Amino acid sequence: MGAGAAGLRGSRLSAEERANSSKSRAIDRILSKDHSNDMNRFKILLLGTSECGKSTIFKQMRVLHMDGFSKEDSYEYLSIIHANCMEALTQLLEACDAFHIYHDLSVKEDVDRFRDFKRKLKDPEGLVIPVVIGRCMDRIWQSTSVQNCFETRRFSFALLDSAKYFLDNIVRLTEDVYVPTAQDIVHCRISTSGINEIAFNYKKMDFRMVDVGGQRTERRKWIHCFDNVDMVLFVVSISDYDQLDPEDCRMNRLRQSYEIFKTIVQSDLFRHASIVLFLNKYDIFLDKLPNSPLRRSFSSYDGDNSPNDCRDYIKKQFRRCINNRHKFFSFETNATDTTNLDLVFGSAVAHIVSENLRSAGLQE
Ligand SMILES: Nc1nc2c(ncn2[C@@H]2O[C@H](COP(=O)(O)OP(=O)(O)OP(=O)(O)O)[C@@H](O)[C@H]2O)c(=O)[nH]1
Ligand SMILES: [Mg+2]
Repeated sequence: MGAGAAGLRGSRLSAEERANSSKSRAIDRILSKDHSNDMNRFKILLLGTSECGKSTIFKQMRVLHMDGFSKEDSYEYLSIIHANCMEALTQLLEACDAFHIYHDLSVKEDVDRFRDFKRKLKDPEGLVIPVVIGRCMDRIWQSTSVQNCFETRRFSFALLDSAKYFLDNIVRLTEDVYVPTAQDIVHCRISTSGINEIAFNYKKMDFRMVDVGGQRTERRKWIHCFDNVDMVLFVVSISDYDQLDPEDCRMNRLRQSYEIFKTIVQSDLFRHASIVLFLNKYDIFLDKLPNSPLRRSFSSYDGDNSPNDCRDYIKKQFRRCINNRHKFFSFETNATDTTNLDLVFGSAVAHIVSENLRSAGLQE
């Protein structure tokens, strides 16, 4: 009986009434969030493939909207930062060997000393680089051979994104009294396993942000975070356009991101959520393009190699999968730049709030 009556009522609704009824459902959804304790927060879910920059954004939110990192928390990052420094220099030295870039005799001595230190390391987990090795690493990094390798070959081999940042600062980072700064922490790389969550207040709104791991094994856990998501913040490393997926070397890394994005945004689970796309590592993308034209990796691209045209082409592919374009916003970002993230996050939130009010009929 109920179903029949509803069906009859439904058939008599005018277009305006239907629109009002959908407005009222939208308002109900907004209000119902206010009634349950844990849900009166705007939930943002960070998604994207490995190394695209999700945790960097997550850490920036702590810097911008929470108290940053306590001294104890900062110390937790010391070994990871030192491990990043070791890895970056090792990658550069291996590249020098591979590209037959030879070192001066004095640099060679430092390289031997660095390699010897690395070989004798007993506990890479609790790694602390001694001051003398820090100075030795600095001399190697400043050498003509390594600088030459970095300047001319850095996009031809796997190198940590923050290699330059860490090696430029290696003397400070290996001082006895060193405590990692917020910027050091933002630049450091450790892959996420499991699910991390923070809560903060911004512009009088309560936010919950959830960070997950992007590696293949971690993606299986994403489903546990899919409830009540208000905004999917999908992060793509746009500088991946010429790289292969390390977990499936037949697949272009940007295409892999695109396939995951498509599955997420077309899922019924997110039909009410806003979708924000961050085209991240835009700084690396700009540096890389002249060395690696987009057309070389995407043969269907027939524009010129200007950054704007290349970016628009990539953006268009992602935008094509979106059904409700009113709730989709995209931005170019450099997640390691706190000022840039502050501006972009503020802008994304303003767009989303305004669109939610508009779709609830509370704003023109
Ligand atoms: N230059 C540059 N480096 C970036 C940018 N965003 C992130 N990075 C660096 O990229 C590395 C990887 O970033 P993460 O935030 O750990 O990546 P993730 O998406 O959390 O990776 P998983 O946890 O494995 O899923 C870190 O060293 C960051 O400092 C960016 O926009 N520009
Ligand atoms: Mg992470």
